[in-house]
Amino acid sequence: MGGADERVLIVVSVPPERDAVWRGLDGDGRFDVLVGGVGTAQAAASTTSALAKSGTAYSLVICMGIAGGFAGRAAVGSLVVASEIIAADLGAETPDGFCSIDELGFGSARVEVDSRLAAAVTRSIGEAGLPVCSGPVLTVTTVTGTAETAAALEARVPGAAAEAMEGYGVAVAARAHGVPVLEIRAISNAVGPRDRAAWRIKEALDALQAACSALREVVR
Ligand SMILES: O=C(O)c1cccc(C(=O)CC[C@H]2O[C@@H](n3cnc4c(=O)[nH]cnc43)[C@H](O)[C@@H]2O)c1
Repeated sequence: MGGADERVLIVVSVPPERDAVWRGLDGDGRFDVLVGGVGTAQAAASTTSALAKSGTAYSLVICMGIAGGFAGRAAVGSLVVASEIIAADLGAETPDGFCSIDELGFGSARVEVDSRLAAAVTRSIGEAGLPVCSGPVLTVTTVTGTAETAAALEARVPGAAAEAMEGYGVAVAARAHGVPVLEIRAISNAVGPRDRAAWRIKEALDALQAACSALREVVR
């Protein structure tokens, strides 16, 4: 990141995420924070419309929010910086298993992140003393609710660190505008059997806030 008039667009899903991000940014005027809605379609439409607004030149788009963490990869309260953003259920079910849109020949379910910036953000979050890892972040249409689905997703995307519902939409919109993208997630729950009472949303929002302070050190 460089020039003085460059701006960063952060897209979250819901107002509590926006509030946590704002607290972490501490009034830093280089960032705009957009509540883009839940799910890929809402997120893509909101991001596209923000990027298309004349007069705002964004040099980076970041999808942020809470997420589910895969066991052994990302614990509740920790942070994940996406190494890749993958629409994990975008494809076809066949008698031989899941077939991605890549295999079907309809484009790609994967969007690359700005890997240099992702590494710098991961380092900065780690240096701030926060638990963080880097790995593929899956975008799903349905929150995983069984151990079987969690295992299927891990088999489909080895090393998957987290799942959420917006990253791919935000990333496709950013790519269409030629703007680099990152996804940063704070883990509120484990991916697996549904137990909404076990979601640690406050802990995740606190982690999200802390990650934003670290982010300010990188985006200069
Ligand atoms: O109830 C609240 O206070 C509250 C505060 C902040 C966020 C929420 C949400 O429910 C946001 C929905 C959002 O969460 C992501 N998410 C979180 N865990 C998972 C998961 O295991 N699988 C998929 N998505 C997950 C997702 O991106 C949704 O947009 C509530």
